[in-house]
This record gives sequence, structure tokens and C-alpha cells, in this order.
Amino acid sequence: MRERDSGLSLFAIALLIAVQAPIPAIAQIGSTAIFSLEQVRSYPFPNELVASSTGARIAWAFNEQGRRNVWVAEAPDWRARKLTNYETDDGQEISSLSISPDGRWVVYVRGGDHGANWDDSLPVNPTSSPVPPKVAIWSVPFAGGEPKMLAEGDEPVISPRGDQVAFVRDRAIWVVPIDGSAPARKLFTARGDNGSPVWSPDGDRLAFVSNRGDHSFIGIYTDERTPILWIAPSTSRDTHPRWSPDGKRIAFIRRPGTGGPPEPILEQRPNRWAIWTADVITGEARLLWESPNALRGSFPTTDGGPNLHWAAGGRIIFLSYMDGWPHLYSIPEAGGEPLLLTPGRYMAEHISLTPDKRFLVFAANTGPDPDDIDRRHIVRVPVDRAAPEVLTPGTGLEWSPVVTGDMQTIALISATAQRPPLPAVMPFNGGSARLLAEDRLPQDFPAKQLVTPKKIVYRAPDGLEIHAQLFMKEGVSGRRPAIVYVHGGPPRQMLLGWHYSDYYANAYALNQYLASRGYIVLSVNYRLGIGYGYEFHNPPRAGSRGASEYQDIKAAGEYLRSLPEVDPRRIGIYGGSYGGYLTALALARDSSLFAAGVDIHGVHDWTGERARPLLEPRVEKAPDLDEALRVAWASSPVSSVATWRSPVLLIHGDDDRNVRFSQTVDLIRRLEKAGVKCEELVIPDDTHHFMRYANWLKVDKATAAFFDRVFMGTQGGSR
Ligand SMILES: CSCC[C@H](NC=O)C(=O)N[C@@H](C)C(=O)O
Repeated sequence: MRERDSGLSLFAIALLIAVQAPIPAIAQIGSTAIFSLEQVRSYPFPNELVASSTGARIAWAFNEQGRRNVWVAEAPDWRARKLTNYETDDGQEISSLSISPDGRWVVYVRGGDHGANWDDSLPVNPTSSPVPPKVAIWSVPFAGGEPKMLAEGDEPVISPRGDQVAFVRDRAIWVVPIDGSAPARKLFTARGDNGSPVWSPDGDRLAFVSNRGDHSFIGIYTDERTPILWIAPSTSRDTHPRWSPDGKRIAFIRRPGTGGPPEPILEQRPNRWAIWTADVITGEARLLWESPNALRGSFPTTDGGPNLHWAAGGRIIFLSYMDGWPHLYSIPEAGGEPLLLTPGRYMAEHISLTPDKRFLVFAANTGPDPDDIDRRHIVRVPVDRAAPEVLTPGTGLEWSPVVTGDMQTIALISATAQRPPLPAVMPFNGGSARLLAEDRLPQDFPAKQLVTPKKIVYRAPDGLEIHAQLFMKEGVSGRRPAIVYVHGGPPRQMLLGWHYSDYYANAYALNQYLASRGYIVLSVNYRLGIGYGYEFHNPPRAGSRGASEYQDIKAAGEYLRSLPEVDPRRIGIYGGSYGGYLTALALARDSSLFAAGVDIHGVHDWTGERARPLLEPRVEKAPDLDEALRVAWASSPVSSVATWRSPVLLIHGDDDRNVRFSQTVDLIRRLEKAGVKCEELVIPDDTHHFMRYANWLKVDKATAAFFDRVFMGTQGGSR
């Protein structure tokens, strides 16, 4: 990590902080860690949990200190079994995991960074290998054996017959035998960017989306002798094709095509959408439902978007925010009023339809405990009755439920405030969950040393209720340094336990590590986040439109300053991505409150990011373009460098495909000119999500060591 020689050393700054006006005994921390970062980061992180559509087989991906592998289990013993043998921390993620309908094959994609906002000409290559790895589709027998690379490509979907895999490569749809017995072949050639393949229930046809820039069609491929059937082609953007169980019809989402006069940038407007159904022989379609012309009716942007499913009993399922919460609805395929299946002040997330298409299972921040709003539990609801049932109440957290083909078992991922996430199974009709692969949690994982974060609610200056989690180790005397943690996204919610995202599980681990060393940590669920309703998730004048969410961050610092346990001169802040943006904004605007910060791949100049579409050479400009650019600049940390005083560590991977690396290069130049003490840690060739475990460790250690240096005056790194 390089220290920019633009001012006092961090040690001198620490000395300055320590010798100011006398404060009751200042707790000495930092050197008394009771566990190492390696220990608290040694958990195996599970994701991609799937079940076979027949029988009782499940599969998931485990990331064990960077070694990502496919694991499986099956009834009745549910013994966890490792199916692949990738043994290096090479940053190659596993995604699009699926099991063939007959349960015989597991298919997955290896490589890439599927959380990226844009792609690069070169594949993700965080080990800087001279020969970059490929994004490729693999299959392996569920019973075990050598994985076989089927083809370079992505978005694999196994045919209902279980014999072949459709996938996307070079803006086209290809197929390949699931056993790799023959090379892949392009299924057809069509104009546009063709993707999102969905097999018909009998496996004879394939629905897909043909993206043509400002509009898109739904197409039906039958065979090489039959012309592609375009479903009700229009100037709209048609997406999300879903087959009816009998394979005779398709439901899809229709939104207006992009075009028309530029809309005002600073105003919030409804983003309208509709559900249509079509006959797959004639291609004729009709409107089934259209969203209300209100902000809450906008196309949903939470997990799974519209979550469109064609369920049993002629019901079509979708998700909408129209009652103020991301809720599930059911509408007769013939039309009519949508039935609200999940009433209540909570969000439905990680939604899946059961194999018999009669129930939905999902994760929700609801349950008998008022603190459940900051947790997740598994809920089940029939597709035709508003009778949701919380199946996993308690102080644990559960998510990503899937039901096995025999309808007997729900597989899920379970965690607590102390125990990291693990796959689990429970009876579909309710009962206790049984953990799988517990032995993969290292013996020396410090579960018992982790604090239980406490739910804190405070009010922002404009009165909005803000939830946060306070990590405070007991038994530390004297005033201590405190740190505000700011999540990214921003549509995210930090929880009263381990998080379901690998990015935020890492943040949870680091917050626990900092707390174990005596820091008081406050993780803030600021507006723009999810879990607290539509208006909280979509506040006016936020981000580049005025940074209204910043008041929640400043209020978090003021909340910490009000605590008797906190040394008001040693309040820090850190966060990644959007959290890095708000960290930089806090240091730029309020260095008197925030004495130091760590900004991980943050956005620092909205005009640079946002200006691109705004500055396109167009005769027609948005009516409020000049005002929007002024506001975007004022909402950017770079516009407040003149008042930036506190030391900062800036961290960025230079193959970042979510926030341009240039955002940090530019800010450092500005801070140097302004004489602000800044350090930098650059991770070459890794992305926004630090695909390598070794790089996460480097980032976490640098973050903790930086705060130790500034607040403790320790010269060394953290343990
Ligand atoms: C224009 S800000 C981009 C922030 C970024 N969002 C998506 O790329 C981000 O916060 N990423 C991670 C951390 C996340 O999505 O949670």
C-alpha cells in the first residue's frame, strides 16, 4: 500500500488525536485481537443452491478461501459431497448451476464476474495469467466423475429431456449435448442480440429474447426448417418469456421501447410495464395486466425483478411494489384482478415456484419478532390464496429456498449472528432445518467470539427512520474509536447476522473483526436501500440527483458521537462501491466528524459517470440538463475536496467493471493537490467483487491496519 507524501504521517495524526483535550481513559485496542482476519474469513460461502425438478437432489457452490467447487446432496441421508476439484484461489466464479430434470447431470458456468455492469474484451483474469481463462459451460455426472467443458458460453439451460443444453455465445443461441459427446452448434441465426433461452415444457421449442437496441422481440424457435415465430412484434421491449404448463402459450413482460423526447433527469417518473400472454402457434398476444401509472407501480428492481411464473390452476404470478412493498400477486391467465398473496410490511425476495407449481417459497424480512425486519426467514404461500406462512421463525436468518422434485423437502441457506451461512434441508410441511456440510467450517472458526449485532433505529434530520446494526464488544473500558460501515448497491440491506451476498458476508466478517479489536461499528441501512418499502428504496433527490441519503450517514456519525463509550475524536467510516462514494462524501464534507476513512472502489464524480448519456451530442437535451449536471457535480465528493481534511485509504481493483478505476485515479490526483493525506491500495486485474480470496484478505487487512494506524498509532499491520 502506497502512502502519498502529501502531509503529516498517519502516526503523527494519531498522536494529534490522542493528545488533544483530555478524555477519560482511552481504551487501548487493536493489539488485543482475539482472532485473526484469516480465521473470521475462513468460512465456506454457499450460493447457487438448486434442486432437481424430479426426485430429491440438490446442488450448491461453495467458495472456500477462494477455492470454488460444486457440492451435492440427496435424500435420505443428505450427505454433502464435493463434485468438482478446483483447488486454487484463481478467481473463477461458479454460476448458473442447474441439475438435469432426471437428476443425472449437474451443469454450471465457470469464469467471469456476473455481478459486473459491463463486460470487457478480455475475460476476468485476477491471477494475471498470461493465458486468460475462459467463461465456459461444464457438466459433471451427479453421481461423480470428471467435469467436462461443453463449450465457451454463458446462460446455460438444460432441456426438459435432459439430453442437451442451450446457451448463449456471441449474441446467439447455441446447443450442445449435455455429456459433451459432440461439439456445440449455433441453433439459428437471427438479427439482434439473442439470449434468455427458455425451453418449452416438452423440449421441442425454445423461446428467447431478441434484443434489437431500442426494442426487443420474443421469438419461438422450432427447428431449422420452420421460420422463427415472432410474438406480437412491436416497438416495445418484450422480455421474460414464460411457457404455460401445457406449452401452448407464453407470458411475457412488455415495456415501452427506448426513444421519444428526453425526460427531465431530476424528476421521478413511473417506469411502466405490463404482462401479456400469447398463443405460440399464431403469435397473437393480448394484454393481461398493466402496472398502475404511479411511482410504486414502476417495474420492480428488487431480486428477480417481475418474478414472472406460470403456475398451476391457470394462475400467473408476478411481483410488484404497487402496494409499497415487493409483494407477490396471482392473476388468472384469462385475466381479472390480481390477488395479493403476501400482504404485510415486508419484502419478498429469492422467490421460487415449487415443482408442482402450486406454491411459492421465498425469503422475507418478516416473522413474529419485530427485529425480523432486519433478518430473513423462509415463507411459503399457495399460488391462489393469500395465506403466507413463516416456516423458519427465530433469531437465525434463512434465504434462497428451493423445493425438491418430490415436493418433500425445502433446501435453503441458513445462518445466525455467529454461525456463517450453510446449506440446510427441512420438511416441505415445516419443521426444523438440518444443516449440511457443517464440517466445512474450520475448527478454529471463532463463532463463539463473534458479537450479536444489536438493532438500532435513529431518525435522520428529515425525520426518516433509519435502521442500523451496532457491533459492540462487552468488557472494554474507556472511550473507544468507532466506525460507520456503509454498504454499497445501493439497493441492499445489511442484517442482524451473516449476509446472503458474498460481498456483504465479507463486510460482516470485517465488522466482527473490528469489533473484536474493541472498535464500535455501526452498519447503516441508509435510504436507497431495500427492506423498508418503496419510498425508502426510491427517495427523491438521491445519489447524483442531490445525495439526500448522505444525511443518514452523517446522522450515523452523530449517533456514535453521542455514545458514552465512543471517543468523539476517533470516528471513522468505510464502505465499498456506493458505500465508497458515501465514505468519500463524508470525509469531503464532514472531516470534523469523520476523522479517517477507507473508500473501496467508490464513485467520486457523478458527472464523469453520468455525463456520458447526458453529454451525447444531441440537438434535443433533457429540459433540466444544466441543472442536473450542476446537482450531479455538487453531489460528487470531488466537488468538496477543498473541505476534505481527514486521512483516507483508497482501494480499487483496476479491472473494475462496475465503477471505473479512473474514479480513484482522478480523486487521488485531486487529494494530492489539496494536500490531503491519502494512501492507496491498487489490486491489478481484479474486479469490483475481488474475485480472489487473497485480494479480499489484502483489502480487509489494509482497512483494519489503516484504522489501527490512525486511531491507535500502531505502525504494524493488523494481525
Ligand atoms: C453507480 S454506483 C455503483 C455501485 C455498485 N453497484 C453496482 O455495480 C455497487 O455498490 N456494487 C456492489 C458493492 C453492490 O452491488 O452491492
